[in-house]
Amino acid sequence: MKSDPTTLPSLKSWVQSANAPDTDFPMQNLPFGVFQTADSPARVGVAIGSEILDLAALADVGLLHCEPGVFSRPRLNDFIALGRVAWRNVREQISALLSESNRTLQDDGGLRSKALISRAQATMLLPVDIPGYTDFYSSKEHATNVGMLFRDPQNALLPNWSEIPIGYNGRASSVVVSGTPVRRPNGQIKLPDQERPIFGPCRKLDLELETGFIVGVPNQLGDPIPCERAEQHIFGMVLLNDWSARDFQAWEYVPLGPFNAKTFATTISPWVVTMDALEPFRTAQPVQSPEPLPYLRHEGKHAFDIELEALLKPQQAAEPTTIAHTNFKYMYWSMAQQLAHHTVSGCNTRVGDLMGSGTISGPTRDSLGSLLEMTFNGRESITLKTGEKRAFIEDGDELVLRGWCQGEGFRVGFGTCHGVVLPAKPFE
Ligand SMILES: O=C(O)/C=C/C(=O)CC(=O)CC(=O)O
Ligand SMILES: [Ca+2]
Ligand SMILES: [Mg+2]
Repeated sequence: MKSDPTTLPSLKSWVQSANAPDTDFPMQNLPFGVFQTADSPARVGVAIGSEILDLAALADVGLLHCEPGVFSRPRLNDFIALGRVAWRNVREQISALLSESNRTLQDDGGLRSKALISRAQATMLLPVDIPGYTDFYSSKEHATNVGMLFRDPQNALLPNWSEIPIGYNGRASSVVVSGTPVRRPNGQIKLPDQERPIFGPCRKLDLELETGFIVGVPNQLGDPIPCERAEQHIFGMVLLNDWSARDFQAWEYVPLGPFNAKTFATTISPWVVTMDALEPFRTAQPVQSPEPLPYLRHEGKHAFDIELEALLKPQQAAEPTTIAHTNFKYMYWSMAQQLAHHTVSGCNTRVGDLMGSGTISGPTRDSLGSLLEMTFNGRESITLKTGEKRAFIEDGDELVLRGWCQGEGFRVGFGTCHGVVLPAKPFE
């Protein structure tokens, strides 16, 4: 019998924390990441409940079969490059080893203590070497809101928006893993009452609540990826915060788009959730009108039902405040359409390329993916649980993104994507 990769044999694990209904990392998930501990170098692991399964340790003792060495590297790229058959095969082997009925690891205390590491003891690293980073702009609600604030409220959505999955080439070098502090950038700010710009620390620092996908199967230069097959090129998804300096952005973006407003940091979550884990949460995307050009058409359902939250925690606060709750399924353009459009010119992609969804805003006041939208570009403020008010992010604030697909009695979660903002560097 050929096994279906999305319905794995047993969904109960002998790792008890994986069976809790509110864990992000049950048997249905099995996301890949790169971690290190105080006494071992960086290597590949899979999150299971409150633990990490060390794939390098399992491969070393012959319990996990794959290309030699791929799990002992400080990045997922070499494993990802093996392709979809290998991803699924490894996922099935891991699922079998963790399954309640499998005694191999469960009954071998020595091996278990080597191969199962508490997540609390591990430091997560950037999961992939990212050769290129592209950021899209695929939420109609977000694009309409930004159009109103930056341009013309009467013609908020530009005419090209409903024809093209708009994007720009971002900066891969400054993509950092969750937990990395983010320094407030210095740059040019054009104040309305002055003729020339001033230079100094950003005064309108913002978050962008996004997801990102990782390219798993690359295409060659000159060889576009057809929309119908584009999902097969995706390894998995992460949470992504595209930190944005709104004051720099408003001044610099005409005519070539954002530059320093977006280059100083982009934070991603450490666990890459595979497309096989997300498969049960596939759903329809919004109706597209006008009908996209033929190269952007695909049959069936291409959105995913992923609940998303953004939280803000001031430095001294005991608890964070949830500032947004939205869903990936609101996105107008699918990941497949983004990838088809990106490569239709013949542009090649590489293993590990990161593609940001664009800020994910929903239809309501509490589902906006940026402070720019929540506060009408700083004209209003939001009130936090502590009573403090925010128009934009202040030094010491921690921003946290969360995401999960809700199943019956379990969730396929992304963990968190967080970062604390540090004061700007004094500039000589
Ligand atoms: O409308 C604009 O001028 C720019 C909007 C953005 O902030 C660009 C961006 O990062 C795209 C997105 O996250 O949706
Ligand atoms: Ca963005
Ligand atoms: Mg960015």
